Amino acid sequence: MLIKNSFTQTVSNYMNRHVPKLTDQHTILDAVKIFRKDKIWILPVMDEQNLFVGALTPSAIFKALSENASIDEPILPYIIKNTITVYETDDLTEVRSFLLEKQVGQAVVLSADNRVSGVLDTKNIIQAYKTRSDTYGYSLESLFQHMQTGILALDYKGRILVANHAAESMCNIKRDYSIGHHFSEIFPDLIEFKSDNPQMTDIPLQRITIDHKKLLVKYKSLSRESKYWGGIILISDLTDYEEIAKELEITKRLERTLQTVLNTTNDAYIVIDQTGKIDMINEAAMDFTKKPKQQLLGRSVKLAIPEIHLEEALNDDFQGEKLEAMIIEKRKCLVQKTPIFKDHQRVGTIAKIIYKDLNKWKSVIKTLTDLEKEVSFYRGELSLIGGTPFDLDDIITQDPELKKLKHFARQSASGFSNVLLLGESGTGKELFARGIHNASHRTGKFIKVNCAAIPEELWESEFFGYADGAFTGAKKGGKPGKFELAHNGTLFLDEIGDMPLLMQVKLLRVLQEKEFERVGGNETINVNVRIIAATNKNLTEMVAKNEFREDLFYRLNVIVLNIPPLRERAHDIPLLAKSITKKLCHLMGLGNVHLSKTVLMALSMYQWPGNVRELENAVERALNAIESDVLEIEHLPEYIQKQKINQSSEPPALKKTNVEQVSISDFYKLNMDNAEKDTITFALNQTNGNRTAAAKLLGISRSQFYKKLRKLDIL
Ligand SMILES: Nc1ncnc2c1ncn2[C@@H]1O[C@H](COP(=O)(O)OP(=O)(O)OP(=O)(O)O)[C@@H](O)[C@H]1O
Repeated sequence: MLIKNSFTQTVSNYMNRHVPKLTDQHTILDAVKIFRKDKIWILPVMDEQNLFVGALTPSAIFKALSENASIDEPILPYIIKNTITVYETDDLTEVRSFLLEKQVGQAVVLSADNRVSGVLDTKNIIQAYKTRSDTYGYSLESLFQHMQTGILALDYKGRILVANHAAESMCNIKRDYSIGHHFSEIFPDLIEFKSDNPQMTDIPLQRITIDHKKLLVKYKSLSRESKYWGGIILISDLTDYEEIAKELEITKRLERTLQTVLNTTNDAYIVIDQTGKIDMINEAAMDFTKKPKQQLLGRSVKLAIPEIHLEEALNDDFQGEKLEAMIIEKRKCLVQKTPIFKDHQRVGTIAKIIYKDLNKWKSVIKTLTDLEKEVSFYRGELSLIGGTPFDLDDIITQDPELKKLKHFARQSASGFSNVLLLGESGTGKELFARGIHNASHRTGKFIKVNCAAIPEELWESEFFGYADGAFTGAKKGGKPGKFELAHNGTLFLDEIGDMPLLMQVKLLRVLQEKEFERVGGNETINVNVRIIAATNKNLTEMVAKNEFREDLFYRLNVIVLNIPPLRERAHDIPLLAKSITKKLCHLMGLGNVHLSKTVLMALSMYQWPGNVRELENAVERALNAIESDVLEIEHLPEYIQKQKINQSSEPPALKKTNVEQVSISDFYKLNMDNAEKDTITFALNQTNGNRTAAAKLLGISRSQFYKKLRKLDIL
């Protein structure tokens, strides 16, 4: 259809337009001259307005001359009036049929207004057909050459007439070599072609191998008007398909194995794709949701199991790997969501739902919590024995806010007022407490009590001590409590927000009366103790909810130091990191270890939910991994190396501009090139070497990024 339409031609494309103007006043001699000169076998005769009058043919002239007409006579009497005419716009194929039908070889061509446009003869039609057949031929040839199926055309003796590119490449043959050769030279396994006998019948699909290529070959015999003249061989290359099939088979096998493994576990597993549709589930998941496979697989998890909120884990800011307690389908469970990545893109999420034997888990978690409490308690006890005195100067900072707090703490240290230290865990509350005590010049000891770590039954005896024989197993002579031990010194009540209400009442009484009795004793003991309390809880909120006594709160809330979290003073991070490294290296006997600029940058970027304590732990872990005297980014815990950085916001360390010695600005000011290099290396590390993503992370164009790589020689 396409080919046919593309060959639709009109008479105007092929007619002869160079026809001399002949009127009825021209002589027979004029006409003869034109016939001789222009080799035209029909001459249109027209009037003054070029309107068609009739035509003159050589046979009309012969007829006139044979009737003794003079050659100087006008042609008028010999003009043929009923000449065959066609129009310029007529379809050439139809005109050809029309001329055949009329048994004439030429016609006068007229325009729509019956003026003479030219003549059309058999030569013109042949030319048109030749052009058409050339175009057909060219189209078929390129179609043939560009087909993916290999094709070899054979003559009736099985000799190759023509081969397309696909056949040449599949059979590894050269055109010059193959043409004229017998097909069996290329396909010796195709027995049918071995003889010189014509292969009159088709050969169905056969698999053969040539040069490790797996081919599918089929022979189609060709004949016209029941005369056999050859055939074509059609070849398909199966090598790639077989590879794909093999991979598919492996994938299927892996999927079966994975499914079997998943089905053997007690926990429910649900896997979703990036659109939130459930991709895979195990039997436990069906058991847990009480839904059959059909209601889960392929369905949106949001609709199938709405309570799990698994689709939220597809968001970029999802950190993952947290165990959450949930109630799904009215059943208590623990859910762990883990994102699945492919080429640094989130492509899905796995949810592991623990819902069987939850009591076992509960007891494990309780044991862990108890152990933690115990460790914390004994740590507190240890600090009593060998605690080093802390000076407020040991608090490292260049943050104006924290500097002010240090100054204020020093000023209030010598007073008697109680101090309340507020701040997230690990921000340095204890450091402040010890520093205040040290600066207070109080003669007594610094005694720490971790209120969250005291077992309930020990509260009273811990605080007030016990008298001789107070209870079975009591130490002979009794034991002093923390209040007695802190006499003339400082009692640091850490985690005060965890103190039970009953104990709060008792504490308040001592704070008011400054006296108490030991448990089981009746002697009144007077003490001079300064209380420093600390908490990471919101005491105001607790008071409002009656979880903390208001009167005690106001007693403690005299001097309040609100210590900012580390992420709000990120410019302290490099300073702290260097100091911690120095301290730990000394303890670990490591000599001098330097932190690379990339490490300082990564540490500065991190949010530090566990504050300085978390920083200490991260540096300690990293120092255990180093082999030289430089701590590099790969030594840092993975979650810091691969932290999720909000591309739109600047790094936390850059947020405050009013500090004189900002660490990140150190990088830039001290050595622009080095800082740039480190930043780029860091970005590349973040993106696992993906340069486009790294450029995006840095907020610069790809071309700028590549320019910098070249400039800084990072290739
Ligand atoms: N500004 C600082 N300079 C040096 N070391 C610090 C600083 N802040 C905290 N640290 C160190 O961080 C660790 C945690 O500090 P600290 O125990 O005082 O925090 P905290 O707020 O009392 O924590 P929690 O509330 O969990 O008891 C300690 O080892 C401490 O020495």
